[in-house]
Amino acid sequence: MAEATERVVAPGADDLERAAEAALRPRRLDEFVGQRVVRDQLSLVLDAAVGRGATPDHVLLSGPPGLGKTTLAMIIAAELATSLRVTSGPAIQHAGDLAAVLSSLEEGEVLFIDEIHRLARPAEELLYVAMEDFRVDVVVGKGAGASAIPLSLPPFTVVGATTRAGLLPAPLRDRFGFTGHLDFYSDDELERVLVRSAGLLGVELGADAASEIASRSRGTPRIANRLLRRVRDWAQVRGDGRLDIAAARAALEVYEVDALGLDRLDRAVLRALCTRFGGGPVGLTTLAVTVGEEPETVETVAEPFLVREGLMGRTPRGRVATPAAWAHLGLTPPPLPGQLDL
Ligand SMILES: Nc1ncnc2c1ncn2[C@@H]1O[C@H](COP(=O)(O)OP(=O)(O)OP(=O)(O)O)[C@@H](O)[C@H]1O
Repeated sequence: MAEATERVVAPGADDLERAAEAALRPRRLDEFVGQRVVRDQLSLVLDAAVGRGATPDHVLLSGPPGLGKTTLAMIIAAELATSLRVTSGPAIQHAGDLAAVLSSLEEGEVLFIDEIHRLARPAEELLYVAMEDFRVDVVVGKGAGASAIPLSLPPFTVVGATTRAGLLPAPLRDRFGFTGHLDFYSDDELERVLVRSAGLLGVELGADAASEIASRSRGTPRIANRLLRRVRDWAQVRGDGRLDIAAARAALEVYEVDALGLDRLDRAVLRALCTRFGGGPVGLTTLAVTVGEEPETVETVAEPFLVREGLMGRTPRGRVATPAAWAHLGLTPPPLPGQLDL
């Protein structure tokens, strides 16, 4: 994802970053911070399956990027003492690609399908049957002479991850015996993620620095870990090596991440909305042109967090700034019509 390399607060990650993340991933369920409800439910599903000596139900994990879906898939395989096979919706172009993956699975393995909502329809249909009946129909020949040879599969567990559970067709959703929804993390939980990561990186992180970084991490462990690495760089190059509150503030200033976790683009959008359009409503395209970005970038990169933070609203007539947006930018909103001093 290009966005990830450009923005220190992007929720997604590219391959290079995923490699840096690998060292910080919790390996077992009891190391996984937060998400108490999902963790608790999942531990019951897994312990029961292990106790019965059977493979657990298929698991669907949904939630925004960077909250730990891939990490949980790895943990599930580790807790079941089996291996994890990884693929994704976009990587499977044809049903045959999925049939090849499924027919190579060994008994009890976990198959992780990231972005499962992006599977093509024929692959989806093949997956229902495989999940329910542990069977794939291998098509031999073409046209009128084609025939399907059923191939039975050993029992296995699918872990599907999606940022858009609503896009999964009901028949596929129904094949998952357990669905866990991951929510944004509280600041306290992010502090615990940061303290754990600092320990693994071998750096000392002050309690107030952890709290400062957590509060700017947009509820997302991936962003927290990324900001921690930037603060570590700053401390090493410009500071005395200590990750204290001064280092945290100075590094986050360099990366233009403010107290709420907004970056330059987020603030540019809000500022344009307030100062150029009197707080709106204004159409997305006009707003995007004003900040020199594509409408899609504003809509997918800046807007979700601004709306979530209650800084921007979406109305049928366009985007509006909320009172919190004016306050955050240190600006005074125009008086409401009834308050005009005529
Ligand atoms: N609960 C957690 N405790 C500690 N670290 C976490 C937790 N959740 C996520 N992380 C860390 O955040 C990073 C991103 O997590 P992960 O790759 O699992 O997210 P994801 O939801 O799969 O994201 P994507 O949808 O982009 O693939 C990892 O380095 C992981 O170590």
